[in-house]
Amino acid sequence: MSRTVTFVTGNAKKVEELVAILGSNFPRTIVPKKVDLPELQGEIDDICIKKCMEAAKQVQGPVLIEDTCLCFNALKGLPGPYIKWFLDKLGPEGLHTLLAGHADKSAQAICTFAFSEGVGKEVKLFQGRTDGIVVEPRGPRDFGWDPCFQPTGYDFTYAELPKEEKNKISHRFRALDKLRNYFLES
Ligand SMILES: O=c1nc[nH]c2c1ncn2[C@H]1C[C@H](O)[C@@H](COP(=O)(O)OP(=O)(O)OP(=O)(O)O)O1
Ligand SMILES: [Mg+2]
Repeated sequence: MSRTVTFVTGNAKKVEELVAILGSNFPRTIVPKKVDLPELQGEIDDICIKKCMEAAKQVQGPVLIEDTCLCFNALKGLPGPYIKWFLDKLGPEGLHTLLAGHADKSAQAICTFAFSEGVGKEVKLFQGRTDGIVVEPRGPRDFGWDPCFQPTGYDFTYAELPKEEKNKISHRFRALDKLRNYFLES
């Protein structure tokens, strides 16, 4: 079994956070590989399983992928896995405006990692969720919808929080914590 796991993603910010969160406390060496995998449609778990199988095909070895959703409760979970296109077209302001007609601003950030030892091998999922509200954007613009997501219990948006604070409570941290426990136990 290869000790190396390739983290396939087109998003350098995801790599930055994974490295900051896992540190050296992980039994396998994770090597990032920049590939833009297809943006699939459907339910989160199915998207992640298919995305992981596609990554395994490209890498021909152990792979890790993740897919991140931002789900607005007033919109029955949308944009969900389609958040990338909504963010690209509307920006963080537009995401906030989407909820203008709704009193309920609550949202859930969901990160799902998928791991497989390779083509034809089982795909394992590790999901983390963080609740919050969608607000008028505040803070630096260097990562996606961070400026308009304010986690529950905080007066700061993800973007305003120091990175190490975000990385203690984020959807990505919670998913990676499960992934790490799985690898440390198996
Ligand atoms: O913690 C986050 N804070 C703010 N924004 C975030 C976060 N995590 C992902 N994002 C953005 C990136 C993309 O606009 C969308 C997810 O789409 P998603 O397909 O998972 O990401 P991606 O296409 O950039 O990278 P990948 O190549 O791994 O699929 O939300
Ligand atoms: Mg993507």
